[in-house]
Amino acid sequence: MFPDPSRLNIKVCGITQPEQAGVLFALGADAVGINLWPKSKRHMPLETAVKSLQTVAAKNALVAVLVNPDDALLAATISSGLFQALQLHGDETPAQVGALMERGVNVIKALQVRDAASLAQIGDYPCTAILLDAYNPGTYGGGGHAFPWELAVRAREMFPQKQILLSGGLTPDNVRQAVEQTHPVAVDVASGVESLPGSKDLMMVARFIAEARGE
Ligand SMILES: O=C(O)c1ccccc1N[C@@H]1O[C@H](COP(=O)(O)O)[C@@H](O)[C@H]1O
Repeated sequence: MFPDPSRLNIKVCGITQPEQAGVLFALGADAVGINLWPKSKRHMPLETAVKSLQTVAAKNALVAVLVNPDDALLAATISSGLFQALQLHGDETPAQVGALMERGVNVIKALQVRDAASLAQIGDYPCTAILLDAYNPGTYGGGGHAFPWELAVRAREMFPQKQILLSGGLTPDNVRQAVEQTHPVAVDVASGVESLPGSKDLMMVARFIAEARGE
């Protein structure tokens, strides 16, 4: 998914205005997430993405964010050819993820981290990468909550061969500390760089990227 895992990659997630995608890449994002889950405040219908993001997708990495997608949405998302990976935030099983991987689909499996015991499930998923998010019962993501980052450090120690993305409550103010402490392959941010849900504040995005990279 990330061609150079030795460098910090930055994913900005959940735009509702398609024209922001190109701007985010110009600002230095490595991937942009398109939230296809209809109940998200950051939902962009697949049809909109297909109509408006072909040119951007030809040169940049778009990631489809999904929560327990039904077969029709999953098939349409994959066959759109727009996305380099699916980021799954629901109750998808290791077997479902494995079946997608066998078809050559890159999967970033999101897991909510409640405590050290939550980390064991990382080993169950045959996926391209694991995204660690905060535990927030009854929600699937995008809540702006951080989890104790020492658990992300522990996850890397337990699964050194896994690509681990850090997310959950990251902002321009805390991302440097998060990167220095956890050394993830990538950081992912949704609410921490927004003026309104789905509308990225480009000044905040620029600052987030500079802070994340220590510039
Ligand atoms: O952003 C959403 O609305 C969302 C909904 C359902 C699943 C995932 C979602 N976003 C992802 O959640 C994490 C954390 O977001 P935040 O930075 O704490 O706001 C991130 O990976 C988003 O991609």
